Amino acid sequence: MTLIGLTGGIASGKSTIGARLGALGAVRIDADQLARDAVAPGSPGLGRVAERFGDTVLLPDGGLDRAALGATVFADAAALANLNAIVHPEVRRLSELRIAEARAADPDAVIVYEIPLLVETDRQGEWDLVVVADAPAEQRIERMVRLRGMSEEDARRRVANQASDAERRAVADVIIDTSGTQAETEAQVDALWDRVSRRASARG
Ligand SMILES: CC(C)(COP(=O)(O)OP(=O)(O)OC[C@H]1O[C@@H](n2cnc3c(N)ncnc32)[C@H](O)[C@@H]1O)[C@@H](O)C(=O)NCCC(=O)NCCS
Ligand SMILES: Nc1ncnc2c1ncn2[C@@H]1O[C@H](COP(=O)(O)OP(=O)(O)OP(=O)(O)O)[C@@H](O)[C@H]1O
Repeated sequence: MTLIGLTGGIASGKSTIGARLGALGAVRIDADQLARDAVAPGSPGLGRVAERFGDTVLLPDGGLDRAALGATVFADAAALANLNAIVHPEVRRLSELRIAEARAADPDAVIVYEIPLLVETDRQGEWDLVVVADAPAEQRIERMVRLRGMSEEDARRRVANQASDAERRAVADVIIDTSGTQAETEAQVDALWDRVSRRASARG
């Protein structure tokens, strides 16, 4: 098994890289999705979130109002720390489970775990390879505003609540420069895949 930890700031291109690696044959696991699973309707996690933040973060159908919770936590560091303390242990548990399942299904699998908060949650030591999607914060803010319809203020808040580009680069084994065209990003991913496949066949 080859275990890749794929990180990057918000809107840096992690999903684009993960999708390409998936098309080339990697098994994808996504921390953002696991964080959604951790607060699924009826889950203990969602109960704890409602206890801490009140019913205003719930939708009429009982699901999580992500926009309301996001507006609260990205403007208040203590609230964000409270949310992280509820969600992150479950994300860790689920990620370990999914990685073990993927390994059991195929001992030679290349697994790519997309984890926005690799540095922030101190998980840099757990991977065969740490890959960092890297584009300047200003460009990422512009993408969030233009492509996701976020206000500039919201985009800046999200960036401010994450590690810096320099902190992520410092833990990288491989940096994918995502500031150019999609084709340029994909060419770098294809080169990474060649390197990972060679490593796997040299071992096996
Ligand atoms: C606050 C929530 C409800 C907002 O939901 P929303 O649908 O708007 O955003 P989504 O979950 O799709 O996240 C988008 C991006 O925001 C950034 N982000 C999300 N959570 C955090 C966080 N706790 N700290 C810093 N950045 C974060 C990441 O870059 C992520 O890729 C949600 O982000 C959440 O529950 N966050 C806490 C769990 C978490 O840390 N998730 C990140 C991966 S473990
Ligand atoms: N060269 C590039 N490489 C990757 N993505 C790019 C590039 N140019 C533009 N984009 C766009 O930037 C956006 C961010 O990409 P993506 O969704 O892959 O980021 P992400 O890091 O997964 O985001 P999040 O942290 O919100 O989950 C996408 O809309 C993508 O199409």
